[in-house]
Amino acid sequence: MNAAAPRLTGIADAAETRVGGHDWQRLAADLDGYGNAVLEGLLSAEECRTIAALYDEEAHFRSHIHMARHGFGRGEYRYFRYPLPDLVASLRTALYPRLASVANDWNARMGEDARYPAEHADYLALCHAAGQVRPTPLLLRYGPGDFNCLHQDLYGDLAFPLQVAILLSEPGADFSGGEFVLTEQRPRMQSRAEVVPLRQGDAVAFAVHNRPVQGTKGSYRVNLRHGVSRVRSGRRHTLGLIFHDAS
Ligand SMILES: O=C(O)CCC(=O)C(=O)O
Ligand SMILES: [Fe+2]
Repeated sequence: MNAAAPRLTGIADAAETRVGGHDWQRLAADLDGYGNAVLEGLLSAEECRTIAALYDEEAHFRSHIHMARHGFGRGEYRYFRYPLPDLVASLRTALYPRLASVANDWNARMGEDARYPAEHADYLALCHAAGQVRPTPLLLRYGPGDFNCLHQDLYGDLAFPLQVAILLSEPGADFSGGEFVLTEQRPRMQSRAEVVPLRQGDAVAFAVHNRPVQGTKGSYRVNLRHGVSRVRSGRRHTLGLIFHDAS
C-alpha cells in the first residue's frame, strides 16, 4: 500500500462530498435553460490562493501559452502536467459523473449516438485509446488590459461537452472588469450573450461547443463560445477543468 494513499482518499472523499453538497437538480435545470450553472463557494479563499500560487511553480506544468502570440487575447495560461495536483484531480473526478448525466441527456435530445461513461477514468481511457493523452486542466493569469477571446476548448475528435472554470481571485478586491462571458449562436437568429457573475471560489459549469435548446417544434442545437472581458485593474486567476485530454 502506497504511503500517500490514505491522504489521497481523504481529498477525493472531500471533493466528492463538497461537489455532492450542491443542488444538482437546480444546476442541471440551469444548464438546460441557459447553458451554464454556478456552483457557489466550491473552493475556500485559502484553497484559491494555494492553487493560484502554483502558477509560478514550473514543475506542475507541461506548457505555457502567451495568448497574444496566438491571437487568443491577452494574458497567459499554463496546462498542468500529469499527475495533477490532488485537489485539481479530485475535483475533476467528482464533477464528471454529474455532468456526464447532463451530457448524455443533451446527446439524446440532439440525436447524437455517443454516450459518456459514468466514471471519468473510463472516459479518459477512451481519450487515451484515441491518442488524446495530454492533460487539459489549466491555470490562467490576467493582468490589467488582458482578456480572453471567445473560443471553444476542443483538442481532438473526442470532446466532453461540458467544462468548469473556477474563479480564484476576488472581484472588486483583487481585480476589476474581467467578467466571464458566454455567447450562444442560434440557427438563423441573432446571438445571445450571458455574463456570469462569479465570486472567488465560485465555479461555473458550461457547454463547451453545442447544447440543445427546447423550441416549439422540438430541440434545436446552439453553438457556444466562452471568454473573458477586459480586466480593468489588478490580477485575475482562474482554474479551468476540461474533461477530455488533448491530442
Ligand atoms: O478565465 C476564465 O474565466 C476563462 C477560462 C477558460 O477559458 C477556460 O477555463 O477554459
Ligand atoms: Fe476556455
